[in-house]
Amino acid sequence: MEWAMSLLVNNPHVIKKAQTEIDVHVEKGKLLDESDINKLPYLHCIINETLRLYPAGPLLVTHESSEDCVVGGYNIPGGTMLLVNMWGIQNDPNLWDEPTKFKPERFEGLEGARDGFKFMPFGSGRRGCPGEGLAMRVVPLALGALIQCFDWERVGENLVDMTEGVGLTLPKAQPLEAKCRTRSLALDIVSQV
Ligand code: HEM
Repeated sequence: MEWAMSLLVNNPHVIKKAQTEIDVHVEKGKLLDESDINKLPYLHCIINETLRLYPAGPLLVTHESSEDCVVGGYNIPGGTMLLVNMWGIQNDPNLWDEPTKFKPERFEGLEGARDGFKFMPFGSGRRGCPGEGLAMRVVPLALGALIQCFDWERVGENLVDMTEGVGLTLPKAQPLEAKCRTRSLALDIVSQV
């Protein structure tokens, strides 16, 4: 959520596009709810693009090969501890056009949650994240509500600092600070919460 909001505050045109999508598809005067999520593909693009650039598990979790295998031409003995550099794959210039750019549109038209094995923010297979379904319901609701109800701006002239901190779950080095103002369209919604 913090990475997504930071990217949005640095890219006001993306917030505007997401607000328009919400205003068109969610009943006027109603806070978006679970029944609206499937009508908001651009919101999903924003979440996917955030998880591509800043995966919460950049190395997934450690895995162990259950038997001898060959990966990319390398012989891996059974019982080897394996780390998948998901951050590296999701930011690889051989796989992604302008990988360092925040372009939610790159996910437009993606059916389902994955794009082969080049986008796996929740890992994959039997040890993939069991919370994926929950996360992909809760995050659109929370992020969507922040976009629907408020206009967001940077605190000063500088862009939000996107430096990555140290840690297994890719924290931000500097916490996000931003200004928000209730949108006139959402005054009723916010006053009822
Ligand atoms: C945006 C939110 C989340 C992201 C990006 C995320 C990402 C991940 C990733 C990358 C893994 C490692 C998968 C692998 O190595 O293949 C993982 C594992 C796991 N996640 Fe999540 N997760 C999220 C939310 C959640 C939630 C909401 C829950 C629980 C309610 C959860 C529970 C777990 C558990 C228990 C594992 C370990 C699974 C295992 O080792 O078998 N996660 N998650």
